[in-house]
Amino acid sequence: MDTFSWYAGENGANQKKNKSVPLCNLSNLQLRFLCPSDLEEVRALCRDWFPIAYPYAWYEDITSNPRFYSLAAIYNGVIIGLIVAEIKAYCNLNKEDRSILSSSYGKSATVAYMLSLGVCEEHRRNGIASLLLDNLVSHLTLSENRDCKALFLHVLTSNKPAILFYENRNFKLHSFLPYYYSIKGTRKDGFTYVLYLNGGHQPWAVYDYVKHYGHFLFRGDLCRWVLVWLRSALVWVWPGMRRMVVDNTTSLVSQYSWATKKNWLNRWI
Ligand SMILES: CC(=O)SCCNC(=O)CCNC(=O)[C@H](O)C(C)(C)COP(=O)(O)OP(=O)(O)OC[C@H]1O[C@@H](n2cnc3c(N)ncnc32)[C@H](O)[C@@H]1OP(=O)(O)O
Repeated sequence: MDTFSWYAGENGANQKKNKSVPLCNLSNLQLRFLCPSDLEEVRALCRDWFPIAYPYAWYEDITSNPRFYSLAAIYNGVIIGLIVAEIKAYCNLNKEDRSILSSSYGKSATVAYMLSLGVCEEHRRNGIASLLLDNLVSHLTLSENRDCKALFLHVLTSNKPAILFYENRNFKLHSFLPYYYSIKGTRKDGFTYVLYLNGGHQPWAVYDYVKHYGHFLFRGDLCRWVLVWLRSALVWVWPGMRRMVVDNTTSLVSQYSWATKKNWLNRWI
C-alpha cells in the first residue's frame, strides 16, 4: 500500500510532519449528496476542519435545501470529504465580490460560490478534494448551467494547503480581503479565488483593451473597413466612378494584406 509524508505548512495545526498515512482505495469511495440525517456527522467534521463556527441553521440548509450542491465522499460508510456550493445571480453578490465578472454578461449571468470544501486529515493528499471539485465543475459546465460564468470562494490567507490546492486546480487569486473573517473575536485576512467557466472572464483592464484592439489593428481589419467605407462613399457621390474604384480598392486591399503578411513573416521567421 502506498504511503506519503504530510507536507509541513505554516498552518501547523492541520498537518503532521513526516507521518506516513495509508492512501484509501478510491474504488471503495462513493459520492452522494448530503441528506438531513447527515447533519450531526457533517457538523462534527466542519468543527474539526474549519476555525469558523457555523450556526445550526447553516447545517440544516446544506443538508436539506436543494439550492445547495452538497456532495459527500463516503468511505466504508463514513463521510470523509465534502464540497458545498451554491449558484447565485450575479446581481445578488455582495459588494466585495461584484468585481469577479465583467458586467458585459448582463443580468442573466450567474456565479457559483463554494461555501465549503474539506477532507478528513487522514485521507488528505489522496485526490479526494480534487474528485469532489471535478464533480462540481462538471455540474457547473452542463449546458443548463451555461450562464454560470465563474466559481469563486474565500479562503484565509494563512491556509497554505488550501491555497496550494486551489492554485494547483487553476483558480486565480482575485482579491485580498483585509479583516474579512472574525475568528474567536480576532479579525483575519482572506483571499478570493476564482475559476472562470463557460467562457466567463473578469472585467477588462486597460491592458486587455490594448491587446484586443492592437490585435484588431494588426490584422488590418480596420484598414480594410476604412477602404470599403471610402469606396461606398465615392460610389454614392459619383456613380460613374464605380468601375475604377472597385478595381483599385480590391487591389489595394489585397496589396495591404500581402504587405502585412510579408512584414509578419520577415519579423518572425
Ligand atoms: C472554500 C473553503 O472551504 S476554503 C477552506 C478549504 N478547506 C480547509 O482548509 C479544510 C482543511 N483542509 C482540507 O480539508 C484539505 O487540505 C483540502 C480540502 C484543502 C485539500 O484536500 P485533499 O484531498 O488533500 O486535496 P487533493 O489530494 O485533491 O490535493 C491536490 C493538490 O492540492 C495541493 N495540496 C493539498 N494539500 C496540500 C498541502 N498540505 N501541502 C501542499 N500542497 C497541498 C497539492 O498541489 C496537491 O497535489 P499533490 O498531492 O499532487 O501535490
